[in-house]
Amino acid sequence: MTGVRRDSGRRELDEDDVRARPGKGSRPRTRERPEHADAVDGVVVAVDRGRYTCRRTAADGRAVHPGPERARDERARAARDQAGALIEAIRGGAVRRVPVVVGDRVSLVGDTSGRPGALARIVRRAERTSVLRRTADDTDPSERPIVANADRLVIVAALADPPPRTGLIDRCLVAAYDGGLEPVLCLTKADLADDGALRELYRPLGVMIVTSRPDVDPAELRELITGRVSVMFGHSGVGKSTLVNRLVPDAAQEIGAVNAVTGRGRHTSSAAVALPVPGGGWVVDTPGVRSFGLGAVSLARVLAAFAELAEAAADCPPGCTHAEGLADCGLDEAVRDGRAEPARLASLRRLLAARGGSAA
Ligand SMILES: Nc1nc2c(ncn2[C@@H]2O[C@H](COP(=O)(O)OP(=O)(O)OP(=O)(O)O)[C@@H](O)[C@H]2O)c(=O)[nH]1
Ligand SMILES: [Zn+2]
Repeated sequence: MTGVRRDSGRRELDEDDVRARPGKGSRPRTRERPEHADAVDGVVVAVDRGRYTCRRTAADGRAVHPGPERARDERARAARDQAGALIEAIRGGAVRRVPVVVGDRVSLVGDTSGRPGALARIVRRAERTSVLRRTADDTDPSERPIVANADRLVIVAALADPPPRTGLIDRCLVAAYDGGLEPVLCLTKADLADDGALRELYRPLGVMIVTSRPDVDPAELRELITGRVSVMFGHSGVGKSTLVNRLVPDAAQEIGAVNAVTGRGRHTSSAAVALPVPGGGWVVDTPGVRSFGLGAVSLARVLAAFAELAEAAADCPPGCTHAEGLADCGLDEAVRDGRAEPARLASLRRLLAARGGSAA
């Protein structure tokens, strides 16, 4: 499944998670690990076969955008080497068995120069605020984390060519609600088809909806992702890469730089890559998918995204699945006496159905 697990206490992180000191700094306590006092902070921007490409971050953890001038200006390049340099690393020491994915904040030691051939070691992974996961399919027991520390899931769907698949959108929404990630629905190719029907379908959920088309600047989406960590997710061919290139004007160079570090050319199509957003934050481009495997998604967490219905569920008999046609489901009662909109209940039920069977 994909779930974004918030570190709010309402959901446990995977048991491998390092229990680290919370807070903005990601350096180990010098007292505990004096040998790593000189570690530098970074964010994992790409992962490939045990190699982690990290981008050095400023001391406060902020992404440092290298800027388009980096190749021309020696001073800018020097500044980038300080903060913003790409560092190739392997997991070492205490984190050898700790899962590390794109978006993880790490501490690096060893050769952190970022020079060609240099290899650093990750000695610490900061506590995660969220983990976006999915499985290959619904029966796949192994949840694969894809991105850590993201706060928005941008569900990219084309209005035409390929036609929108509401089943996939619904499943992405379930994953977002399940983990506490804020979903944004981005409808692309608005030059080809009208967005009215989809807006109507998703309006009851209160989800943020933006559209994009080639002749209009994606200003609204840019605003939504600036200063945050956003994951772009969608079916192949919906226009994700086109959108990323407009949001991160030097995305192609960035991906090229990442590939140059890893010495491989597969990142664009086969794995997630985190790109620094010019105005701050990160956007994680993910490969196009056909489906979205959901594992054990919690009914309660999806329900929690519908505040008034979650409240009404207090009147349900224990173990109620809230399915349509049950005699004593409190959600129907809430709609009957005007405490909830019928369209909201219908939307919730559609999502619960999209999520599959289990009532856990
Ligand atoms: N008409 C129209 N075409 C678009 C728009 N956005 C993207 N396209 C076209 O749609 C095709 C697919 O776009 P991509 O950006 O490669 O799609 P993607 O989602 O990144 O696809 P994957 O890399 O397979 O995941 C390209 O031919 C784009 O030129 C749009 O807003 N309108
Ligand atoms: Zn019920």
